[in-house]
Amino acid sequence: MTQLQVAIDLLTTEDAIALATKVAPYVDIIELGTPLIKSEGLSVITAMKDAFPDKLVFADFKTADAGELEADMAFKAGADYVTILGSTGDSTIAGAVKAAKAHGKAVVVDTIGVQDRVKRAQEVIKLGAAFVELHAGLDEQAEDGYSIQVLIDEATRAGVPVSIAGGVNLDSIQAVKESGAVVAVAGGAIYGAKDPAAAAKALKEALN
Ligand SMILES: O=C([C@H](O)CO)[C@H](O)[C@H](O)COP(=O)(O)O
Repeated sequence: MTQLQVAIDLLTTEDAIALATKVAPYVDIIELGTPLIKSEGLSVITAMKDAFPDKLVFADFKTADAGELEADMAFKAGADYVTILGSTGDSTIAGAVKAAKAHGKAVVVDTIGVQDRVKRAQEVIKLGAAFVELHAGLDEQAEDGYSIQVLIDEATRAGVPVSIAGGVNLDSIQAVKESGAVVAVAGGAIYGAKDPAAAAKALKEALN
């Protein structure tokens, strides 16, 4: 079954915990977005894991260097997953995987900015990534002509475990599920909704 990941791109620990409190019953993975971690530091990871010990906490570091060191920092703070950029060298990903194995946790490779996402996904799974995020970031989504369909098509032919992130919402969730993605990531569709709990519930129900 496709898991639901809420991406929290808010800027304070207080707001992030308040949102997570509303949506936790409907999500499998709680992602602390890169801007949130940059704003609040590692303490937001610890606070979220302490508040939701039964949820998988995803630290969206988007690490580009010092893979082992940065992944170790995330896991020590309480993360279950950390992201490493797919555009970086194999040694950075391998280093993060080494840290993940030491902690019994996992690395997710984020393909933001990668030209051939499917090829890179297949390569980094061999390095030990748990799954690969086929990702169009917030800036790419704002570009003219962006469609999540490109990520959905890539997921169907990836042949390795992938998540999809890039404007997942109620209109696209069924296609995301049918693509075989192991995780659907929804940020704005949940934290930007009038009723985030209802939005998360509807997305979760579509995945069941
Ligand atoms: O990872 C993300 C982005 O780079 C900012 O941190 C988003 O959390 C991810 O794109 C999912 O959010 P939505 O696109 O708003 O669903």
